[in-house]
Amino acid sequence: MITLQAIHKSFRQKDQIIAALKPTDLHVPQGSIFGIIGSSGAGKSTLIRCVNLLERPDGGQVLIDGVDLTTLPAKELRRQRQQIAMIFQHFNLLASRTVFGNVALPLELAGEDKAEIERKVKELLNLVGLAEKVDAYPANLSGGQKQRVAIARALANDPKVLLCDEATSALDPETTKSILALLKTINQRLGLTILLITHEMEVVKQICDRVAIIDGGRLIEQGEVGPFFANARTELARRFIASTLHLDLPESFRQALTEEPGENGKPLLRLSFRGDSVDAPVITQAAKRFGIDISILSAQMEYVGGTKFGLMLAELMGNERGIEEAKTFLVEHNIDVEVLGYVQ
Ligand SMILES: Nc1ncnc2c1ncn2[C@@H]1O[C@H](COP(=O)(O)OP(=O)(O)OP(=O)(O)O)[C@@H](O)[C@H]1O
Repeated sequence: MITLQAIHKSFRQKDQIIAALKPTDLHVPQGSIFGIIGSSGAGKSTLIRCVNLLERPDGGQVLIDGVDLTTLPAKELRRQRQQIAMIFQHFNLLASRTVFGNVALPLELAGEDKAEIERKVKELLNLVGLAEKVDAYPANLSGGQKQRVAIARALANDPKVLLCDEATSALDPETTKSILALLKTINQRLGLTILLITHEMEVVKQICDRVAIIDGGRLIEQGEVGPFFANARTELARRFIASTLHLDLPESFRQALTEEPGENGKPLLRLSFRGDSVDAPVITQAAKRFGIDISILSAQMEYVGGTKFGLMLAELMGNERGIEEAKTFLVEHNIDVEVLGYVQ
């Protein structure tokens, strides 16, 4: 549905050229929800804004349903753009218009008659669960309600593609969940293709089918969400994945840890499981095979896209050689091992 071929974009800032987007290829299949994740300044906004030519790439092709937008004359581009809706972090509603007026605006601009506008706005507000707020002004709505209005407005022209620019970044976690659930419903009910950018892996985890990581203006890794969480190759991808797991040591325990093993220090490990390693009985095997004890302090396992992954905090006790061999054994079984410190 969306195909980017070798698009790139640089900005001039005083006497400096900033390559915000290096030559990039991307394919977003029809009906999918595709997430692009990256840190601040990675190039996410530049990339998504190139899709509807809000930002004109310096080169390359932007194909929507096979039509290259970069070659279209202004009038035809305006027509094609109606198929590509967009929602934003700060909603971009018109404060002087009611909810009805905001959702009606694209229909008025398209020259629809009054009765059709009434019908369509009502249908859209029902879809986003906001029918009772039809006469409210944006100032009297919560953040989540404002984003629902923005989604209804985005859908007014029956687009094929919805671009979401950090659409939940200004919302609290509960509201974020409800907006993401709404986007998933719309994706399934209307068959809408969704491309979103985010700096939060939770967003990807909750609704995306596919994900790509952007860093320094390049897509460095991408794939279906399940395999991606299970077998991420790059350090950055693994960091984003780890950010969705929350395993904290009790503060008293953390303070008692030492950096060096000393005479009798037992290592405290953070073990990251991915894919096959989650189901294999590697912990008990390591304990038996190398004659050590493994005490599990806490663990969290999750399912994403049908794949399990997880984190565990564990203390290894026994002779030094057995502990070292056990650590090597765990690494050989696709478990990332990090020594957090030593328990005396
Ligand atoms: N209009 C502009 N003029 C100059 N430099 C720009 C412009 N827009 C973006 N940049 C630069 O391009 C790079 C990528 O910016 P971009 O906004 O695409 O990143 P981002 O991943 O969306 O970041 P954030 O999450 O902070 O919004 C940054 O170094 C940014 O400073």
